[in-house]
Amino acid sequence: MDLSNSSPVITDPVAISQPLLGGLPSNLMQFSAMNVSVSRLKIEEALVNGLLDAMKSSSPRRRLNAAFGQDSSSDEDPAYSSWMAKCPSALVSFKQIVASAQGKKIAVFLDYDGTLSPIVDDPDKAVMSPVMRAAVRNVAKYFPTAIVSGRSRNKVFEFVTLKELYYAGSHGMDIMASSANYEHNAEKCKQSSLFQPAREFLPMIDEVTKSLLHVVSGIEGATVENNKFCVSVHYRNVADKDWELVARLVNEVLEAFPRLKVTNGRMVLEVRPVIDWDKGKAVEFLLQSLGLDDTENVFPVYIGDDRTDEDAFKVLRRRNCGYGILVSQVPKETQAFYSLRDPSEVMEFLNFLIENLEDQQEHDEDRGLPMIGSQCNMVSAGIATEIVRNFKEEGS
Ligand SMILES: O=P(O)(O)OC[C@H]1O[C@H](O[C@H]2O[C@H](CO)[C@@H](O)[C@H](O)[C@H]2O)[C@H](O)[C@@H](O)[C@@H]1O
Repeated sequence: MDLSNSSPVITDPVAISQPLLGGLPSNLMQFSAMNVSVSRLKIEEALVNGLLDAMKSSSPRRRLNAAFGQDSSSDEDPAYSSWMAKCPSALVSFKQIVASAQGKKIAVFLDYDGTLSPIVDDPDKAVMSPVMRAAVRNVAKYFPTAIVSGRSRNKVFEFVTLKELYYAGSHGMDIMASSANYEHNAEKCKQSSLFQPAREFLPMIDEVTKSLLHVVSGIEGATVENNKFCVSVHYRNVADKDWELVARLVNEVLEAFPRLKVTNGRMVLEVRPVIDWDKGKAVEFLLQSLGLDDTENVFPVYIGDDRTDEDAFKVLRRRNCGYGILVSQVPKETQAFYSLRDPSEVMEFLNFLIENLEDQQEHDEDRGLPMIGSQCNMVSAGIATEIVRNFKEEGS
């Protein structure tokens, strides 16, 4: 039986075949239908197990990486070395990256958590350091730069506080051009710069947030974060023994919301609308909207640390244009071409870009190529007609 389409929960088909670890907890009973049939229970159990398995596998511990062996972040470790051969350091390979970008306009896309700020226990304290902010600000002087985050757009802007960037919040479901561009080019930018493909889901997201807050309130360490068009259920601070309960409760709540699905990030379950839109689509949308979809002359670089960033890496691979860079200290299956270990290496990479490529970008400006930051290129969602048309057709 194909379970992948029978629930809002996206599960790993291999994990679904694993046996259930325990019985239904009493606090779930209010969400369970009466007289549930045995087969339905089995499906639910399988889904919970699939979700639990995804939670474990998406949250590798630094010193225990089941897929690649122990302590896989050491250069001497054969598993780590073999991964580095497939996904080399973007710092070590900087010259090759520069060579590939030669003569092209670079566009920079940055994830936030785990990329620009280190992962911390409290999501509200994931601040960006002043030196990182300075690096991003400098990058944005020369290259069109966008933040693509799972956070709400407002929240990520509060952390980054740079007006000259483009922001795509809620995993790309909330895209806005920079206010700086707006102020400087009021005449050119009369049309709306906001693109929110999941707008109709706002009431549903508020409703599911309330339900999730209610059910996890009894689990120590579990928190719920409303990211406007999606919701995060954090289990980083939950004891391992309670992870299954978190999976069960989220799964149970989503039974009432067939138009929502759950994916997993770094110790977080992300509840979001079942629409064909993700960070990859957001990157394509931004490239097209900004007049940067010329694959011959534009070189996008996307840096991110999470599973949700894989959608963007895939897009760049498919377009055979630019590179995805995965931020990770452990080997991971990825569509990225290069890797960086942590946010401090991300900052080093951004500073390298500025030091080595600013001259080239100035040269590009002389040749009349678009320089975002000095000119408003994102005029409206209508510009990215192809992507939006496709989205509407798939979503309708
Ligand atoms: O796309 P991103 O910008 O990477 O956002 C993804 C999620 O990031 C945040 O959670 C993660 O970082 C927290 C702070 O370091 C950490 O405590 C948590 O365990 C991580 O999953 C954010 O809080 C989520 O809402 C985002 O969806």
